[in-house]
Amino acid sequence: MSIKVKNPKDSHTIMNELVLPNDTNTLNNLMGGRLLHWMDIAAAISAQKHCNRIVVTASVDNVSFKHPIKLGDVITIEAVVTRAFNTSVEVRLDVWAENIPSGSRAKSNEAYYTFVALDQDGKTVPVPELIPETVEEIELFAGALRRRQLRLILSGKMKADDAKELKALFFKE
Ligand SMILES: CCCCCCCCCCCCCCCC(=O)SCCNC(=O)CCNC(=O)[C@H](O)C(C)(C)COP(=O)(O)OP(=O)(O)OC[C@H]1O[C@@H](n2cnc3c(N)ncnc32)[C@H](O)[C@@H]1OP(=O)(O)O
Repeated sequence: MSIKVKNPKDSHTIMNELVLPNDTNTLNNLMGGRLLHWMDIAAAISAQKHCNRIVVTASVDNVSFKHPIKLGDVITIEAVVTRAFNTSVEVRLDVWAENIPSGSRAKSNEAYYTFVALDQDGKTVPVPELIPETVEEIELFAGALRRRQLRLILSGKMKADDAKELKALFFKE
């Protein structure tokens, strides 16, 4: 079966959530774990749109919480596949928190998740190629290779010596 080539817009996903009392801590702030869960779902939807397969989360890169998100805020999570490798894809997530009554809206998080496509037997399967189109998509595509090398080194799946593009950032020949 031939694998269709896809563009980032094919995986673009927007998910909204309303922060309810059960999502918050005693300071009425959204709990980090709840946000990570919502981000995982949005990223998985995006990865599935690219792969048209069952996908599993292989890794989550550094996620920092810039400021608290409050009870009653509306969360918008935007997800898009930045690069496809062999059986895995990198998904970028941008998160905004909006207080509708006051009209304030602020970016709260950015993150990269990696998903691996599996068949019905749980075996890894190749994913469609991704061709970036816009300047921003091309930049994210280029950076994805270095981010992949870093996360594979950190997870013990790649030797630092093999991370040519990542090393080039630090050592000029
Ligand atoms: C019955 C059906 C029901 C359907 C229902 C439908 C509903 C569907 C909705 C789903 C919506 C919710 C979706 C939530 C998604 C989860 O939360 S899934 C649950 C949490 N995740 C897991 O359980 C995954 C557990 N881990 C694994 O299964 C295996 O480690 C993996 C990820 C498949 C990788 O297996 P492996 O043997 O290490 O495979 P390996 O051949 O070495 O590597 C395969 C690829 O993984 C990459 N990889 C491996 N480790 C890493 C790492 N640490 N970092 C980055 N990449 C890595 C490799 O680089 C490689 O990529 P490519 O070079 O091929 O592109």
